[in-house]
Amino acid sequence: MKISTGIVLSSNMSPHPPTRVVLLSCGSFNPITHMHLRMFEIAKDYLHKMGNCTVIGGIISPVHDGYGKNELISSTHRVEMVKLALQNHDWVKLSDWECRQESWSKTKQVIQYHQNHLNALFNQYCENDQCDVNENELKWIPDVKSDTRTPIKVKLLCGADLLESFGTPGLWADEDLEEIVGRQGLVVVTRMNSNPSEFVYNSDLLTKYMGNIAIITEWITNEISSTKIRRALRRSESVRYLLPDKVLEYIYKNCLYGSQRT
Ligand SMILES: Nc1ncnc2c1ncn2[C@@H]1O[C@H](COP(=O)(O)OP(=O)(O)OP(=O)(O)O)[C@@H](O)[C@H]1O
Ligand SMILES: NC(=O)c1ccc[n+]([C@@H]2O[C@H](COP(=O)(O)O)[C@@H](O)[C@H]2O)c1
Ligand SMILES: [Zn+2]
Repeated sequence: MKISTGIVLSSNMSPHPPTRVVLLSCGSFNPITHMHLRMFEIAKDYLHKMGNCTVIGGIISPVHDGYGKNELISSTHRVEMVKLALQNHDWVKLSDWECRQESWSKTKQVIQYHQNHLNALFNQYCENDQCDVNENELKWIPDVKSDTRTPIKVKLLCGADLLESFGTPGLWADEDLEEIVGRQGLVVVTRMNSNPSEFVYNSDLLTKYMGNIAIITEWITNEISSTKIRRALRRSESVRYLLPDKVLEYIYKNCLYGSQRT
């Protein structure tokens, strides 16, 4: 039996509105570099070209000091540097929520917090006829006024090395990965010496959810890394043009990473 729904779809129409996505980048940002900022641009372009979601904003969430990674400087400085880097950014904002917690939070919790928080803000915004003070909390989202009712999905934006850390024994719980990859979704940018497609192929769990993993080849390759920037600073070598000038100014002013003005 053929049931007619009465809905006529042309070849480029979808029955669902595009998913509204906020990209969340979690990491040390020790310090933030131009590549951290580039990742958002690369990911947004790619996802829009794929056509099934709209990236409405991005969030950078520096990790809590309790993460205890080697050479990790205080979150007070790391947060301040992200703030400076995003000063004039039109769609990505800093979240210091992670740093303000009592201890390190698992990434699953960080994603969940931001998704719940954003959806709650949008709900209030709709209920209050879109003119409430909450507008202030949402004003970093450029298109805040359009389509405020489709729920927001927070996807984890990362480099291929973070994806590959999923294979480090004991570092990520399978149930967390089920949640992060299976329910939320992952956006991975390629990085030198990594092969994210092969990594996904080798993992049963990731293969199960490969429809939720966007792997984006960055053709304009560069290997800026915070490690290399810290190393150069220690050696009094120039790191200009690898990170925002204001961030570099802050590093010199506070003599971070053993730096001396070059
Ligand atoms: N050059 C790059 N290409 C692709 N992804 C990157 C690049 N630099 C950083 N990332 C990604 O940005 C996120 C935050 O990274 P992180 O703060 O660890 O930067 P990093 O440069 O890798 O620093 P470190 O050298 O201290 O580990 C991670 O998902 C990481 O994979
Ligand atoms: N189980 C987990 O949720 C888990 C494990 C390891 C790292 N992480 C996160 O991944 C990011 C890794 O950052 P780095 O690449 O700077 O080490 C951090 O935000 C950290 O909190 C999460
Ligand atoms: Zn790293």
